[in-house]
Amino acid sequence: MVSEMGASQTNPDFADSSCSLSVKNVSYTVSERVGPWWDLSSFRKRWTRQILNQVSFHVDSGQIMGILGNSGSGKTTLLDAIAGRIGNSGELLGEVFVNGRKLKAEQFQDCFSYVLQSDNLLSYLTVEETLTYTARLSLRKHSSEAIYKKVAAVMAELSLGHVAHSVIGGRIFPGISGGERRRVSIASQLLQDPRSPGTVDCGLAEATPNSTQTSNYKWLSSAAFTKVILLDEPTTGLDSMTANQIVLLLAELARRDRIVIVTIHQPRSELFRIFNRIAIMSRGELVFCGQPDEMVNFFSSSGYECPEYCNPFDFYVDLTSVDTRSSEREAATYSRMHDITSGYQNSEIYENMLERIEQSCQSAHKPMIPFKSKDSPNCISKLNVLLRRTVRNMSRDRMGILMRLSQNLIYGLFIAFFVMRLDKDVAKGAVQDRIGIIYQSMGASPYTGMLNAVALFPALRAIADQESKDGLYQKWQMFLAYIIHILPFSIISVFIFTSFLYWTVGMNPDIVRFLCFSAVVMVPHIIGELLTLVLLGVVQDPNMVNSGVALLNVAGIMVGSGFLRSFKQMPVVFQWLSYLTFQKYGCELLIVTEFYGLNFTCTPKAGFPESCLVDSGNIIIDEGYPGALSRYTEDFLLLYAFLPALVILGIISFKIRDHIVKR
Ligand SMILES: Nc1ncnc2c1ncn2[C@@H]1O[C@H](COP(=O)(O)OP(=O)(O)OP(=O)(O)O)[C@@H](O)[C@H]1O
Repeated sequence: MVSEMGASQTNPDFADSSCSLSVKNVSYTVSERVGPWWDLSSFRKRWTRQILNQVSFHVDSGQIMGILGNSGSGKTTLLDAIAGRIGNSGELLGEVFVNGRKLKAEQFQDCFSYVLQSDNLLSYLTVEETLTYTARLSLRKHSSEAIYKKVAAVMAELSLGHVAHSVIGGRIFPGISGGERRRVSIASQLLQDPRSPGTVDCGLAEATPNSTQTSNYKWLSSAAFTKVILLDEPTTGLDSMTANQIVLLLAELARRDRIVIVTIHQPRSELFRIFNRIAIMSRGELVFCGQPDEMVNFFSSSGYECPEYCNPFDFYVDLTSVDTRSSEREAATYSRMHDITSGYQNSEIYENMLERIEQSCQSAHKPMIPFKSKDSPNCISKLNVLLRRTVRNMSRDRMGILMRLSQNLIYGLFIAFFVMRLDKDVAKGAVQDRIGIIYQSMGASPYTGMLNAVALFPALRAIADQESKDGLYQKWQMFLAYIIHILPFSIISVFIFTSFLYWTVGMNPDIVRFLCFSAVVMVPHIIGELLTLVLLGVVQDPNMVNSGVALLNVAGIMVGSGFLRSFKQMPVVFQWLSYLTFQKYGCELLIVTEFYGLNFTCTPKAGFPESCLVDSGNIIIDEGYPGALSRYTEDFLLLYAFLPALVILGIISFKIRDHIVKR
């Protein structure tokens, strides 16, 4: 009976802050193609698949509910449906009530904290930094001291104090353990609470004699504002002891006036009585939902007594799962599952649950829905926090920084080694070598930018996907923070490259021309990175983005440079297309920068008097790029205009991403 009572009943201090969650007849259907695309006849046909079927349950604050079920039974989809994060590919029916009030579409995000199956955390930040940045992103009007206290309180609550200054770690370097990482993810969710420890009603705190306890209770009272926490398989991948600890911790969080709903695989049997409610799903149906004692009684009275020394979780899940190994087994196990579901729906447990849903919906005095984040910082502050977080994380990635700064230089070494020293003699390649260097500088620098974005951005994108669903910020803000943080790296990296290449091979020895050369080469490098980011907004697979940017770059240099085919010779359609390429403006600028006013010598080759027809760089400009000299400023402006244009495209692309990323 104790487990049936919410903390509001067990602890009078929480009486007026109790909360309830009711899920009523939630169904989700998707329409799928019957066969694969290569089997056209079945591909043309569609069938409707029921992922969730009329799921209803009710939970009160102070309770932890475990959702069990075999793989593919619909546990994650149910959490997504409750949290309002389900994709728009199917049809969702049913209602979700918090405190008896039906949630409107825009209220879901602010009502639930949702810890996903995978931890999306920045590898180079410490636990404390990770949580502090989350707090800064979600809380406004909080002094640094208040945020510090709040982070300390959450770390204490989740037993993270001992790893506060340890880095999270990643695939290539060690950090905190998997269980600790899970706890950091849970802590990040708890922090999205607008009230600070010092600003809450502390009746409970005053009643507590010990000062340390006082501050903790103050916090608990405020943390109770984060009412509903959904966790998708928080114990997956952890050893059984750590998994146990996580569940016990979640039960403790629930006891502090929260509702905790957790999907779980194979919990240990001693956790059976830890859960206040246990739900079993199979084929999208809620086969059973009730207290542990009710569960034992229900299955025993249905003729399925759990044998002694057998894990009840395993036993009941096996009993209700559909075995698809053969059609006979499938029919038999499906029929058993169906009988159990019908038995449950005709039971008193089910009736009581429906009654509680009705009671909470009809209650005349409905408390307000507890929202978690109504007090978030403004756009500029968020951008500022995101930028600082990104810079701090990236600045600790030694290899990443080295790669960024040296990749262009390494490429420059390669060119310099190949060309050695430019000659003034036309017969010795004075024109050809210079055009070659310009071609390589324009053509290759987008690739280095692209490589950076593909290597570094997808991890940030995954974090932005999750945090934007938590309502911390919008995806395009992370994109903007990323591009602001790359600018100094790009400038320094290109400058190192041009400083080395320009003077080593002996290009036009004039400081202003060198600066112009550097300023031009900088743009394709940044464009390469920006274009990759734009595509990463709408294309999930970085390899596809890689190929796309590479192809666009090849096409651009072919049409825009005028090196492969002169503009005069090109079909009109390509001439027009060339105006859309940044390579057109960049190559024209580099040609003028290098060739204008340059005089050549020539040692005629025997029998080839025409090998000395070109005696000055101006001829190259007039022949290949007529009027380029007068367009110099215009070309610069047009080249640089690609940068803001791509930033705008990126913002649009990440706004589109909001609609295409489902989970
Ligand atoms: N939008 C969708 N379109 C098609 N099928 C879907 C969609 N969403 C979920 N499904 C299918 O519904 C079933 C249930 O998926 P879900 O991820 O909810 O299962 P689960 O119980 O969480 O499984 P696991 O324990 O393995 O994570 C799966 O077969 C999945 O492929």
